[in-house]
Amino acid sequence: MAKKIGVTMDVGNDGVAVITISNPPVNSLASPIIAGLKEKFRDANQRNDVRAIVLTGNNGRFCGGFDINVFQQVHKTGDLSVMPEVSVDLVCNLMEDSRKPLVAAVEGLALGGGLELAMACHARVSAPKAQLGLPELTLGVIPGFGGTQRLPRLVGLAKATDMILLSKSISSEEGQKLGLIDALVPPGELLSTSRKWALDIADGRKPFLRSLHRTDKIGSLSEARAILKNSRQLAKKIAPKMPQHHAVIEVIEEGIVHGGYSGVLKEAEVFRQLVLSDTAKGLVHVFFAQRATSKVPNVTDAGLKPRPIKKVAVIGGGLMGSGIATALLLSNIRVVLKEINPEYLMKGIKTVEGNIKGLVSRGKLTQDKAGKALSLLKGVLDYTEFKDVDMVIEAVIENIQLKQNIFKELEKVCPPHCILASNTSTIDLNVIGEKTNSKDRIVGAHFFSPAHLMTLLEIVRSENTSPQVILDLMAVGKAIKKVPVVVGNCIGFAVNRTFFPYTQAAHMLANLGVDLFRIDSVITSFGLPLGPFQLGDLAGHGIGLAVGPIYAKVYGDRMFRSPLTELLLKSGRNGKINGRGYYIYEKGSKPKPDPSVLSVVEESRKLTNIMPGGKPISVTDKEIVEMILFPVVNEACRVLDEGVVIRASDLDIASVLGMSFPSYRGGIVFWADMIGPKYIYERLKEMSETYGSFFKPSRYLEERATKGMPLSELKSSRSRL
Ligand SMILES: CCCCCCCCCCC/C=C/C(=O)SCCNC(=O)CCNC(=O)[C@H](O)C(C)(C)COP(=O)(O)OP(=O)(O)OC[C@H]1O[C@@H](n2cnc3c(N)ncnc32)[C@H](O)[C@@H]1OP(=O)(O)O
Repeated sequence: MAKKIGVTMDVGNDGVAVITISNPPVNSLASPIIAGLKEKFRDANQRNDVRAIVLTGNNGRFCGGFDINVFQQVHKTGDLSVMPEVSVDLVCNLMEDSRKPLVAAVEGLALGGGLELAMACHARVSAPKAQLGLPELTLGVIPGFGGTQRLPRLVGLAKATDMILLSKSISSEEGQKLGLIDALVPPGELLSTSRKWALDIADGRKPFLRSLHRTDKIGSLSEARAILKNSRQLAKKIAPKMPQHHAVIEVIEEGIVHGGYSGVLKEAEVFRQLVLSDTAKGLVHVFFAQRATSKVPNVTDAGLKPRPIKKVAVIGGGLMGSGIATALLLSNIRVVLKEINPEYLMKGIKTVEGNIKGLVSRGKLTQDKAGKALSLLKGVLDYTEFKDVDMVIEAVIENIQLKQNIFKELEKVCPPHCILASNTSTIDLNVIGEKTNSKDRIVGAHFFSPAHLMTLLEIVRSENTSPQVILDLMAVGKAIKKVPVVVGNCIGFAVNRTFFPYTQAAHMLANLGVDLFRIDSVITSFGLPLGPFQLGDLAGHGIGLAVGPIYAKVYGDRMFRSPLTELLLKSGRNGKINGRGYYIYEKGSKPKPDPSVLSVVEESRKLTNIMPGGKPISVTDKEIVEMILFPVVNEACRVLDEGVVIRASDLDIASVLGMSFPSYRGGIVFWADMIGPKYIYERLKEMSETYGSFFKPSRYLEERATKGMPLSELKSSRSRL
């Protein structure tokens, strides 16, 4: 059925015109909607039978903001003319300065441009639990319909800057307390109360308030400047590299110093600059890329329905198992946690309790909810409880034989509908399920550590995994607030495979004589939260040593064999776990570079002996970024070529959520396409000539570079999905 898009106006006998936005699913402000709003407001203002106006949205949602597809269109074409000049024409002239009172009837959500329209009305009536916010900064832009000026005037400067900088939405209940919402009524009374409110304003029984002209919540200039100083510090702390966070404060300040109208004009000017920034391009790409992950051909379009998953067994109470159990419990799913002895079991349960208590102490969970979550956990030492579980997630150490034995056993003790998932990060699913007759229900559920906090869930399907099982796991993933990305089966799957050259390249650079702490610092300046050496410390070097041979077996031709990890372990450094790695870890203080590790690096350099003429190479920071991240792009190309992901943007999301690749760079493939495949190819070719085959450009990269095609444009016939 075609979507019904448009703006309607119904004028009642009471003289109230109800203007309704219809653009499913979120009533976003697409160009025809903006044109429709202009037309209807003009019409309502001119008609003699209209005394007052109510603005609302169809299907229980007021408005999800400006149509983000338009930003993407601007990014593709560079053509700003598709952006409407609305902040003055529609929002000030036709709406706020209208002689007829306007009331917003808000339900469901009013976000971005949606909330901005509501704030340009003369009052706002809302149903309970509506979501209100200005999340534009998450898209690399700032509010552009006057929101930077009106929100501070309605809720106060400190609260408004907080909401805008953190893109934090509030409920209509909180909105009422703050003065953003004038009345909170049950959904059934929303329209009638809004109509009455509008007529009350028209008849002078209620005040005719224009938000932009209000000054009562702004305070004195010196008070405002003090608040903005704090906001600048906050922006520097949370988003040092984001231009929009700093620009929005300047725009707010303009309105405080020179008045709201001047602020609106500056807002439009700054918006125009920001919408074309690389940051906006990256973040808008991530917005759509994330949503695209929910569309899996032959799974989500196959007419299947997810089956209910009420009870899950987690095997292994280590860091991963207890994190996975925590994530499930927090979403009210019953969990059976199995360990092999009482000591390990107790440790697992304690870790789950610690995870949950941590959330309470950070104010992220109420005591009540924590108690409820923990009541759903049962620790066990045998398989008796497995008889009625809907899913098992195995999270034991990366040992092929152990996993094979567990899956063989699971087949016997679990009901036939039960999904058999493994949290392996490296081992081939076909090998894990080799000794079973249940290959259609074996699937990878690869969580990232800490599993209760990291949002990525890689769902790994083998050629035998059934679409129903994939769909069920996607639904569980969403229920536990993860972003599921379905990927194909190969060593390392999408994320770990793409990023295995990250550490390798860092080791090569260190062995070539580059200071390892400088490498970490250059990479964090690029935008990753941890450089490769600190990341290694966090994961634990024992793990690095264990998975190395698994990768070497299949990708050995493009690996750099560094003795560094082994030497590190020999010197008693396992990373954060034992307080010493490349850095020193002390409770309560930030990791400190450990100068004594340099002797270990020296030993490694002697063994590899790759420094040209025995002297350290000299590289710029830009070269460090390229030598570390271009090999990652190169492996991403192979992942795309082999069809390990459905679409290139899935790998972008996986890199952002699984490896914390900076979202404002759009993900690994998007970033590479921004630089250009040709440049990356040529640089890798030069590097491989100087430093060897580790850098050799892949066939896919070479082809794209030669043909002038973006990496994201897939035309693979080799899909594993
Ligand atoms: C020349 C220059 C002149 C300068 C003048 C400036 C003029 C322009 C100024 C513009 C200023 C305003 C900017 C904005 O409003 S930006 C948008 C702000 N809004 C948001 O960021 C909200 C984004 N959406 C969400 O957070 C969620 O989608 C939402 C909470 C709304 C719903 O979540 P839910 O989980 O229910 O659903 P999904 O997220 O899966 O979304 C469902 C589908 O809807 C699509 N969607 C959602 N929001 C938008 C949107 N704002 N625009 C377009 N499409 C949207 C989403 O992509 C999903 O689509 P698919 O089903 O196809 O995947």
